Amino acid sequence: MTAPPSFQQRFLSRPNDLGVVAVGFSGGQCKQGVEAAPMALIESGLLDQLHEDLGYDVHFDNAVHNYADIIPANDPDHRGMKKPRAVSAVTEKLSQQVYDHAKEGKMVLTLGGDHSIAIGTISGTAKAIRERLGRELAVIWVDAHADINLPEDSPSGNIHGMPVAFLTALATEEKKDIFGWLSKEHLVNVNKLVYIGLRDVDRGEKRILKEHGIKAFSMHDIDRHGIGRVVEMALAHVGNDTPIHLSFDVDALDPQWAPSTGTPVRGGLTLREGDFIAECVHQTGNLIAMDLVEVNPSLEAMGANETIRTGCSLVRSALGDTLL
Ligand SMILES: NC(=[NH2+])NCCC[C@H](N)C(=O)O
Ligand SMILES: [Mn+2]
Ligand SMILES: [Mn+2]
Repeated sequence: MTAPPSFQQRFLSRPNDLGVVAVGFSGGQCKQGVEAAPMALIESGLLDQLHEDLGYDVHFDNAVHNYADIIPANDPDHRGMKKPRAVSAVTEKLSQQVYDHAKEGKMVLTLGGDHSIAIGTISGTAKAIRERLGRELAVIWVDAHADINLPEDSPSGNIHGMPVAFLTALATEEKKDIFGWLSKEHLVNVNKLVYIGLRDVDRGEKRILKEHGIKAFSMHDIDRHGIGRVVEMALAHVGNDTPIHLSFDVDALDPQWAPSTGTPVRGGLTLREGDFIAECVHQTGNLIAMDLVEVNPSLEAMGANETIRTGCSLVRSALGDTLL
């Protein structure tokens, strides 16, 4: 009997090489502080642990990017979106950075930043995977929120509530400097998207999820079936032979475990449930990229260390750490 194809043989030519991009960007929402997360995570030892405990060769440019040089001074609202040109410019640049790592067959870890940056990360991996393997990317989006608002339906105008809409082309925009740079190779199929942890979904988002039959597991589903069964169903939806981008919003966890985040929602995942999701995604052998976003150390200062620890734990779990 032949062994199943390894991780390596499947999607990554350099599975031990980890490209890390640190994105100090907060323009997808209105609260300062989320730009400090990458440094806080790194200072707490995350990259050393990935190297020393998990054996990755970490490729990091030793910079937290703030993209100050490409953020336009004049950036009026457009279709209700706040700071559209800033988010567009940053994510366009980030898309290229992530693509550059992924096209070489490395795993990519992006430390945010707010969740708008997923427009950059996911478009970058989607493009690299299409070019290298001729395949579609699957996205597992772990979050209290669906982040799939159309600009016109958004209650806040904050683009961190819209990234999935742009990545699936449910929202489109002609203007090159407002996400018009997104092209076909950057996009994700709604059938290859699955949510876990939802509990604060806007009215327009509920309509979109229903209309497009998007697979979503809410906290209700987790209460009903347990996290084990939910992850099993989520992975079954994605399929066993598809590269996975895991986009993890720390607010998926209950504020008890991750209080320092911009839009906390009670009734969330426990730390173990969050780690369990990440561990199971790792075990598929199909993970090719992960985002960790929305850690904001300046909010709930008392809980900042706890939130950073939680973030580190989620990343380690997704990258192969085990309890035994
Ligand atoms: N990535 C996040 N934390 N998103 C929160 C989004 C909240 C709300 N649905 C909005 O669109 O404004
Ligand atoms: Mn969220
Ligand atoms: Mn989010």
